[in-house]
Amino acid sequence: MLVAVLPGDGIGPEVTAEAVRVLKAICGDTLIFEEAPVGGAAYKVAGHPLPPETLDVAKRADAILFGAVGDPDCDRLERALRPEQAILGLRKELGLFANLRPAKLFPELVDASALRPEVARAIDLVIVRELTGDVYFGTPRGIRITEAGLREGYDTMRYDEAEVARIAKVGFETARARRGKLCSIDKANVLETSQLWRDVVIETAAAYPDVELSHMYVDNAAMQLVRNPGQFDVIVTGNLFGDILSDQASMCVGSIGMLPSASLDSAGKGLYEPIHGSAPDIAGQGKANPLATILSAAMMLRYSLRRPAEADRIEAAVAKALAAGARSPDLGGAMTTRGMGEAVLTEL
Ligand SMILES: NC(=O)C1=CN([C@@H]2O[C@H](COP(=O)(O)OP(=O)(O)OC[C@H]3O[C@@H](n4cnc5c(N)ncnc54)[C@H](O)[C@@H]3O)[C@@H](O)[C@H]2O)C=CC1
Ligand SMILES: CC(C)CC(=O)C(=O)O
Ligand SMILES: [Mg+2]
Repeated sequence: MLVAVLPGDGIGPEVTAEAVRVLKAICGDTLIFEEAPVGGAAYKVAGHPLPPETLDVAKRADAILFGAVGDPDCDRLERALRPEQAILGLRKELGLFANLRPAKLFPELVDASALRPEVARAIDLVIVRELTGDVYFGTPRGIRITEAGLREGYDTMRYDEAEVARIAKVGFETARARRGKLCSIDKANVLETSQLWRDVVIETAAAYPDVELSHMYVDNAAMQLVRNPGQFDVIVTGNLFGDILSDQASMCVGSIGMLPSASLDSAGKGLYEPIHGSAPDIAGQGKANPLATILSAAMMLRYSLRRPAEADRIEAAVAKALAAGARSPDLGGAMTTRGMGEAVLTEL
């Protein structure tokens, strides 16, 4: 099977290198890897953050391992050429509308969590984030001059009912396979998109009488994630709210360097990436925690490559490495990115 490896910018290449080592160790010659530039790295060699050759590899592959994009050198480029457009473009082009972001505390990391131990220990949730709609993709958008001569920035938040229904189904199915609780997060007290979102989620619930559905406004949800995250089983939410809440959830389980993700289309093809970005502040220093990317590789084995036993083995090896004391700086230790990868390989 073919795995496209798109390392990207900043710490992306450092963390994907460790995940590829783990995949090679566990799958041997059964996986073929094809690497391609993306983001600022692609802009610098090909003049575009998502060159046609890179998109082609991604389309041909059975699964995609993605690092991160974002390069301060490219910050002043026009929007279409910015590195971040590459990941948005991949998600849209490949129809990767369902983003699963599991947050579960490894018991060994209870001290790294931003929460009190008894609160942190209860965390075992999945955020199901819609990934190809909302204000990240809505048009019109831009910066224009108003009649008063002022610059005005504007974006469009929009969802149609089909987009909401298909992600709601993923939320219900995910909840059904877990503890049977789904919390839909919106801002229906203010936003029309959220009012439609809530209506469609309620309509979708009719097919899932076994799932307990609740609704929460996003501001309250941000607070509840810190106060009592153990109340959540599965969260379903839009693109913007899911982006923000998942970074928050990561600190509840110890670090942004711990949260993996799967971005899936309707047929099970997926792109797998840590939830973090390119972290320019630590890039090139061997300080990045690769576990989120290694755990994303495990999700790839589970969801796209249909090798759940190997996925379990990687997750068990991560737990054992943490139990043996592997800690990168974000987890309060001094181990390098390579050292963390080695620690997982040792346990494998
Ligand atoms: N999917 C993607 O490719 C994403 C790209 N970005 C881009 O990344 C760039 C940097 O964005 P930021 O807002 O700084 O977010 P970020 O997630 O890159 O970094 C936020 C903070 O977390 C730390 N951090 C992130 N990953 C870490 C890891 N694996 N180990 C240890 N520490 C880690 C960083 O050092 C930084 O202090 C921007 O250009 C942004 O647009 C941001 C999020 C996702
Ligand atoms: C470039 C961003 C839209 C990506 C991001 O922050 C995310 O998907 O978590
Ligand atoms: Mg994000």
